[in-house]
Amino acid sequence: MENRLNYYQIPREEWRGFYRDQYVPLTSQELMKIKSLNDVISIQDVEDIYMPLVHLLGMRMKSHDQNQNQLADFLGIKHRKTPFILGIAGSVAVGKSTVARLLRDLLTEIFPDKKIQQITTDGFLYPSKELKKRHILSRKGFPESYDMPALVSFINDVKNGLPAKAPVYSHQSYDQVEGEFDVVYQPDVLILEGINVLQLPSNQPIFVSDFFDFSIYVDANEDLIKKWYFERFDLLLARAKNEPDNYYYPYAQGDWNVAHKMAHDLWYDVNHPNLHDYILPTRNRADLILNKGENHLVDELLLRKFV
Ligand SMILES: Nc1ncnc2c1ncn2[C@@H]1O[C@H](COP(=O)(O)OP(=O)(O)O)[C@@H](O)[C@H]1O
Ligand SMILES: CC(C)(COP(=O)(O)O)[C@@H](O)C(=O)NCCC(=O)O
Repeated sequence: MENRLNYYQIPREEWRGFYRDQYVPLTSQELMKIKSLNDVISIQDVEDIYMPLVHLLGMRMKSHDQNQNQLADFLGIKHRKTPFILGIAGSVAVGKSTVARLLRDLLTEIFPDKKIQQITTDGFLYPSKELKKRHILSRKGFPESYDMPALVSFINDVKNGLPAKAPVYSHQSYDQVEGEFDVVYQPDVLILEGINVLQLPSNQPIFVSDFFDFSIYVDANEDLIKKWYFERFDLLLARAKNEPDNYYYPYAQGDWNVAHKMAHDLWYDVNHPNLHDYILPTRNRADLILNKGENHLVDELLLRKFV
């Protein structure tokens, strides 16, 4: 383990040994269940990377509850369960939602009495018609394309134990789904994943990350991220082939070289500048940076030294 300014730099081989003697590993049946829910994930990564992470999160959840109770005692008010909010940031297509889903399933398995919910900030993108009205359709994913006040108000409601509704985004329709919401109500843990969760918009008095109890930045070399973006694009195209309502249907029916050119342009005109100007600068605000290499395998972790 190396000491870097503000972070411990931990290679995979060292991380996998952490906390090992203090928890019971998942049985092969439990591992198969996790694999069936997350078919792309490597079982080796579940054991070596994500299980120690879940146990670290368990410790942080415990201290979060203790801190909240201490504060209530100090103020002389009733103890109230406050959700633990876990933020997951990183580039478009780096694997944030896959990590979020996996952590949700692992936390549910390890802490069966806790209610774990997961939301993506994609739903807080303005609908396409609003983006068009604002002349920012080509800025999708950039800070101005999100309804950040609505996102902050959502997370504030969750923290305060109120029922909160998150709009739903569909990669298939490439737009917000009208009238569809995910309802979050008094979870023990909420996992909030999105490219923008660690951003600090200058026109806002309060930020999404002010509500976080732990945050993760999923990182990888841009050539790999780009490759994963193109692979996902092909999956979206393949799925769209027989779905006339799908946004990608006309591209899937036509010449795939044309579609690939579009994906290439979207990466270089939109996602690449967004990554460098607005997403990467938030990396060093995370409590943990997960570094992924080939085949999405985690090769190194950076854990914030001071909690
Ligand atoms: N650990 C993983 N193993 C294999 N494939 C993965 C893994 N994580 C993500 N992927 C794939 O990479 C692509 C991008 O992942 P996704 O979770 O959609 O990214 P994001 O939410 O950051 O946009 C998807 O096609 C997904 O299936
Ligand atoms: C909706 C998104 C901003 C969110 O990113 P993701 O969930 O993939 O991390 C992104 O997928 C996107 O649509 N970017 C705009 C350019 C493009 O079509 O790739």
